[in-house]
Amino acid sequence: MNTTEDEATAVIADARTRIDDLDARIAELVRERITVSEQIQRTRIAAGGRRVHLSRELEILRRYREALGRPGTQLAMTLLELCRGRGTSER
Ligand SMILES: O=C(O)C(=O)C[C@]1(C(=O)O)C=C[C@@H](O)C=C1
Repeated sequence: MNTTEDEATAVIADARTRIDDLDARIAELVRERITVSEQIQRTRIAAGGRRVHLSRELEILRRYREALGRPGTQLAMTLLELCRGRGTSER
């Protein structure tokens, strides 16, 4: 049996509601990640270290690539950029 146009409209509207909810939760998780990451960076800098920890970033990039394939690397790079925030040039 073919899906009628009305049924398709209802399925799509329902799925879009779920996507909007997922996107809101993802954004909230990203904000939480930024807060935790800033705490680590502040602590390291206060102890005389650098904001950026390259080997840790490579570990994160690898983990995202393993979980999501090649685009996962891009996603991880964007996340790390967001988390390094305003202090990217501050080493
Ligand atoms: O894990 C750390 O040491 C962090 O500082 C956190 C974090 C991250 O957001 O994941 C941020 C900056 C570093 O370059 C590496 C990783």
